[in-house]
Amino acid sequence: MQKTVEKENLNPYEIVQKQIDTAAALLRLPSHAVEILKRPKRVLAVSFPVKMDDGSVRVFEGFRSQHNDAVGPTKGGIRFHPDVTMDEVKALSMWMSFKCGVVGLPYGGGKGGVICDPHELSAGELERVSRGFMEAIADIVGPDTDIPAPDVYTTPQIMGWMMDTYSRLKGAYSPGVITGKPLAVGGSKGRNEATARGCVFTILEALKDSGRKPAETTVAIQGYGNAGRIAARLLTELGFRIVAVSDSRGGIYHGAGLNIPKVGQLKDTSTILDYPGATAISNEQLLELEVDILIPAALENVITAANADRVRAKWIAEAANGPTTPDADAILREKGVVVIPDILANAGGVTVSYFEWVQNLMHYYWSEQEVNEKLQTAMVNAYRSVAELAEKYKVDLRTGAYMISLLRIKEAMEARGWI
Ligand SMILES: NC(=O)C1=CN([C@@H]2O[C@H](COP(=O)(O)OP(=O)(O)OC[C@H]3O[C@@H](n4cnc5c(N)ncnc54)[C@H](OP(=O)(O)O)[C@@H]3O)[C@@H](O)[C@H]2O)C=CC1
Ligand SMILES: O=C(O)CCC(=O)C(=O)O
Repeated sequence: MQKTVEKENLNPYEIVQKQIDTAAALLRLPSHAVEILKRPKRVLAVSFPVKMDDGSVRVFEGFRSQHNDAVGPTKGGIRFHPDVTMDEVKALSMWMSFKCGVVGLPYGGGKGGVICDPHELSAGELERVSRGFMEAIADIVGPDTDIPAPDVYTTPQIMGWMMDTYSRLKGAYSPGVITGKPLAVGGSKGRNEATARGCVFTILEALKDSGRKPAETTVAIQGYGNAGRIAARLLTELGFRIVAVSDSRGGIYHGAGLNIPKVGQLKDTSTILDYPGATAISNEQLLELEVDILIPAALENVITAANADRVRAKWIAEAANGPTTPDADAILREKGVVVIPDILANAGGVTVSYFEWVQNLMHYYWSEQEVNEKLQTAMVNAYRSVAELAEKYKVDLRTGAYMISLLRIKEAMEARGWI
């Protein structure tokens, strides 16, 4: 008789609820606290018209989810992508709460998304979509309520337009409403590199435990945007050997190590696939390469029950949000693969966003060195607290990270008299 294999649930909202249940059970959290944390406090669905260059009008749809504001205002990026769904945005907002909790930032989680493909929009259309979305959500965001930032396919320029739209609507210059802005309008030095830099700090901490040196270590990176591309640069500067990278069009592999400045030049002028002498690989193949460190830095659900047993990396540093499913986590744990979870590995971005917001509120700006030092302290402390708790409870780093966060949010909810 043929064995029926249950199909894995890839809905990110249900995945994050499962992750909460796992950590909450270990902590014996009261069920009413868990029930609050398993759903966002508020989700706004919007549609807004945008005049296209050809004179037509297109209606765009988007979402903003605010998960939990017990600790402080909600915070998290805005994604422009054709596959955005409300459940994805809800999940991303929940991961933001737990990410802020891991680092101890005074924020809850938020996230936004617009269903669109920015590659198909002209610069003018992109600006009108950005301004249209900010106008649609302006009533629920603000420097003291919910502070957006960049995420997939959104940029500092888009943050600048959104800040301008919000400031015009409110009749007051409000740089603190959004982070990841250009430096000229209150952006923070170091924010652009922060997600990758934070991820690198967690990798260095993880390797420290192993005694392994960068020069002996190979890396494959999926996604070559803000997180992936800058991680490749920073790791190269530290002496790591980047043997494979990819973007939405596919990947390249070169066992002797890729010349990362050359890859960057190709990315800017043609495609990374033109790299001379490299073997073309698919995004699926990249995940299964025999490397020391795998960095998923693109989208969710790339390491699942279907391929986790073929992953050969020793460490996975999740620069992306939600790249690994719970079933894959179990398989990786069994194989002894160390997963530095998204809510820890990519927390550098929101950490420097927090620094940007603080600088905006103070009207006083820090040097890049100050920002990077504060980021290093925050990331190293976060990694060590998570590793310590994980060791104490004999759980993986993801569960340890959730436990730290759940406790912090629960404590805030108690202090406010919600539970
Ligand atoms: N930006 C930030 O501050 C933070 C980002 N993150 C997370 O990091 C991840 C990447 O975000 P970010 O770097 O900002 O986004 P970017 O838009 O800067 O880059 C996304 C990259 O992913 C690639 N990509 C898109 N689809 C696929 C695919 N199906 N397979 C492989 N690669 C693909 C894109 O390819 P192409 O270049 O061809 O379009 C691009 O190189 C996301 O999960 C995001 O949520 C987490 C914390 C903070
Ligand atoms: O910088 C921020 O506020 C949030 C970045 C983000 O969206 C994320 O960490 O996933």
